[in-house]
Amino acid sequence: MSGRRVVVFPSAAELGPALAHLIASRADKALLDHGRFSLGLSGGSLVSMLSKELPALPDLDCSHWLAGFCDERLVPFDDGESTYGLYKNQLFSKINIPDSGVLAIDPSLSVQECAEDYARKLKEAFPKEDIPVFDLLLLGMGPDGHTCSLFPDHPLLEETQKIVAPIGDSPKPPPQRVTMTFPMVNLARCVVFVSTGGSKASVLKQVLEGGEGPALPAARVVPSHGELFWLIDEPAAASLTLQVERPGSAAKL
Ligand SMILES: O=C1O[C@H](COP(=O)(O)O)[C@@H](O)[C@H](O)[C@H]1O
Repeated sequence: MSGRRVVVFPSAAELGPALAHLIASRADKALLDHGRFSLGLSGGSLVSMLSKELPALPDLDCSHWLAGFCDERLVPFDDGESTYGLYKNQLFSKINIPDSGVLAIDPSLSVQECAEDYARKLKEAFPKEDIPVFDLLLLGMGPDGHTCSLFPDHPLLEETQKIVAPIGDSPKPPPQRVTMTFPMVNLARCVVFVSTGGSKASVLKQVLEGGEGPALPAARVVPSHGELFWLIDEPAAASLTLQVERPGSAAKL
């Protein structure tokens, strides 16, 4: 790992543009290095932030982007819980990413088949790698410390073989989901957590500064060779005592 950076912004309004610039800079680098930028998206609060900030970037060219999903809920695309459905309506419709550049699940399958099918699509999209190495994964964290659909104390935390796993008993609805596993997440070239709001303050302290008991899922994201960023706002950072960066709104990360 190249070192974790915890970067605190006054509010989500200042964090959003810095996140968009970080994505654009990693995209430029990936396009120069290997002609494609692979981006893993998460759901929840990230959807509206990205849908506002990415289309606002001047000259954003997504024609060579590949977007996948760090996790997805097994519901039809027109269900309000579908992460793909939300991004399709709010983001993909505003940027020039080709349809072939979006790797979505097949929600008509059983959860087991859906995970296998999505893993196959990912492997086909990364034919040179045993385990797909994404240029950038964007992750959120729930108030229980979950990330992707990897929940505290769940057996999936110990998965070592599958790159994508089904989950049929998600404690957060909807219960059926598919999720990237740690072996794949921790191979990414860059992982960025985005966490905002006072409701995340106490779990953020536990994840970033440690606590009693087993490490929470978000704390187990430790890229083996890649960068790790935590982009948070002041309310989420309220309980932290560790050293953080406070770069201001024009930050380039
Ligand atoms: O259920 C989910 O929750 C997490 C966290 O969402 P947030 O709204 O608290 O940011 C999200 O990262 C994940 O993709 C989603 O399925």
